[in-house]
Parts: sequence; structure tokens; C-alpha cells
Amino acid sequence: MALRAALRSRSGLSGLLSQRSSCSSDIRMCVSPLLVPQERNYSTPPKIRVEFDQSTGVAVMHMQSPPVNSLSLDFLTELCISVEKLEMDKSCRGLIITSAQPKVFSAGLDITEMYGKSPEHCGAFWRSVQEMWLKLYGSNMVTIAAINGSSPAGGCLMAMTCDYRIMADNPRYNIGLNETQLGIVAPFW
Ligand SMILES: CCCCC/C=C\CCC/C=C/CC(=O)SCCNC(=O)CCNC(=O)[C@H](O)C(C)(C)COP(=O)(O)OP(=O)(O)OC[C@H]1O[C@@H](n2cnc3c(N)ncnc32)[C@H](O)[C@@H]1OP(=O)(O)O
Repeated sequence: MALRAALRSRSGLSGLLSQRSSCSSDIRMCVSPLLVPQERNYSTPPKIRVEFDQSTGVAVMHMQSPPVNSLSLDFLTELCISVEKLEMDKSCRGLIITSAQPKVFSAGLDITEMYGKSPEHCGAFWRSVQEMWLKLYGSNMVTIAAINGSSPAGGCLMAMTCDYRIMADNPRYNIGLNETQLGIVAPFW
């Protein structure tokens, strides 16, 4: 009920989406085995910030990995752990994903993860990509992508895994799949 009211009022969303070109418990962690080897690097600021409003049951996840929220192994690992933690909190029923970066929701997969890396790293990276969309697509929470900037390729994939997508009305923001343009072939899944 509280979630519906929160979504109906869309106070959070309208605030997030009105930013057109500048944006300005004790839970025991149960992390998927795929994510266990990836330890958080505490020398860098968090790439994901979560605000959970107990009164509405809605969490807002801010992606804050400059410059363009590209989906690196570290980023995806943090995102998946955050989703898992929220999923375990039964009072959290809705999740809004948005960007703290100006003009960009997410630039998609981090291109620098795709060359010059060891086979082990590549394996971990692609598993984390798969883990991300499986977690979001399979989530019990109502998930909403508040797309407040461009969202090509993997950014579009992330938005597509959510139950709802609302995009800021700005002709400069684009969204879609551009793998063919880039000459990237989807690996065997
Ligand atoms: C592979 C198949 C998988 C199969 C899975 C099933 C379905 C497919 C769906 C998922 C597939 C995903 C594949 C990908 O995601 S590949 C990545 C594709 N992404 C792009 O082509 C986006 C490229 N970037 C842009 O278009 C723009 O950067 C922008 C996001 C519109 C932002 O523009 P702007 O604000 O003008 O910023 P800049 O262009 O100047 O960039 C700033 C800075 O960021 C670096 N950067 C941009 N994108 C990426 C990226 N994807 N990875 C790593 N780094 C990126 C850019 O190089 C600049 O860096 P410097 O400041 O150091 O120059």
C-alpha cells in the first residue's frame, strides 16, 4: 500500500527525472558464490549509493561511478550486492535505479574490461554481467529505471530488466542497443 502510494505520488521519481542535464539492520550478507571473490576496494569511493525509506518501502539506488557509470566488474559486483541486500530486507518492496552522473544513466558495459584482460578476469566480468540482469529481472521488488540521461547498450539492458522505465524527456539523451555498430558479438549464453 505504502509502495503504491509512493509510486502514485511519484514524488521521488519526478524529482529524479526533472534533473535534465545536470544532476546535481542488521542484515547478514548472503552473497552469491559468483560474487564472493570480488572484494570491495575500500580505497575507492562507493560506486553505488542506496537510500531506503522505511516508511514507503522504496529504495533509491544512485549509480555514482564517474564519468559515465560504465558497467565494470567492480561496479556490477557492488550493484549486485546492493540488490541482494535489499532483496533480503522484506520491508523493501520497491527499487528505483537512477544515475548521480550528469547526462548519463549508464554508458553500458565498460569497454576497458573487454581487452587486455586475463581469461579469468574476462570470465568473472561476463558472469557479473549475467548476474546483474538475472538479479534485476528476477527480483521480487518492483523495479523502476529512472533514466535521467543517455543509456546505450548495457545501460539499455539494465533498464530493460526493470519492471518499469521512465526516461527524462530530453532529445540529447539516447537509449538502445548498438552492439552491431560496435562490432561486438554476443557470446554464447
Ligand atoms: C556483448 C554482448 C552481450 C550480450 C548480452 C545480451 C544483450 C546485449 C545487451 C547488452 C550489451 C552490451 C554491450 C555494451 O554495453 S558495449 C558498451 C557500449 N557502450 C557504448 O557504446 C557507449 C559509448 N559511450 C557513449 O556513447 C558516450 O560516452 C555517452 C555515454 C553518450 C556519454 O557521452 P559524453 O557525456 O559526451 O561523455 P564522453 O563520450 O566524453 O565519455 C566520457 C568518458 O567516459 C568514457 N566512456 C564512455 N563510454 C564508456 C564505456 N562504455 N566504457 C568505458 N569508458 C567509457 C569515455 O571514453 C570518456 O573517457 P575519457 O574522459 O577518459 O576520454
